[in-house]
Amino acid sequence: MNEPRQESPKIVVGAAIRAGHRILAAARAYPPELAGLWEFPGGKVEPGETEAEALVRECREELGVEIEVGDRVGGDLLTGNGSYLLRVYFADLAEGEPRAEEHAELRWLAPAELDSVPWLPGNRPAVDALRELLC
Ligand SMILES: Nc1nc2c([nH]c(=O)n2[C@H]2C[C@H](O)[C@@H](COP(=O)(O)OP(=O)(O)OP(=O)(O)O)O2)c(=O)[nH]1
Repeated sequence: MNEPRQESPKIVVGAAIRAGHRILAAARAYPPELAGLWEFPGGKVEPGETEAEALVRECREELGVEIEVGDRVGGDLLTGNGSYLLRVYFADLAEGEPRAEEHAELRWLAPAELDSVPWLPGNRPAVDALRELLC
């Protein structure tokens, strides 16, 4: 009898883009069950791509900017019912001003404002780690 195959979680990377003390947060526009919840710009790492390359590609596609990827923020986070392993990295803008090409809204949040938006549930520990690092 065949055992059901246990898929390992896909790696999703998120960019905590900083400008001074503020961090860029983005409201999802889709899918409907995630729309209106806030996240770090980013997405799934494609085969053959490093995590930094995926972040650069996603920020180009989603925000129209070039970034430089920095240090990790917090640890690995299982999210999406165990389907994804979220890894968040600091990033700095290298070129361009972020535009919401795929998101419903973008907002620069000061450390004291990090709780002012409803984050995707799996992002909570990353947001807490971010607050510690920024304060
Ligand atoms: N980008 C991003 N995704 C996140 C975060 N937190 C979190 O749980 N996720 C989840 C939401 C999605 O179910 C999953 C994949 O993210 P995504 O939909 O942005 O990935 P993608 O751009 O590669 O996807 P696609 O629509 O092109 O297929 O990761 C986060 O901070 N940023």
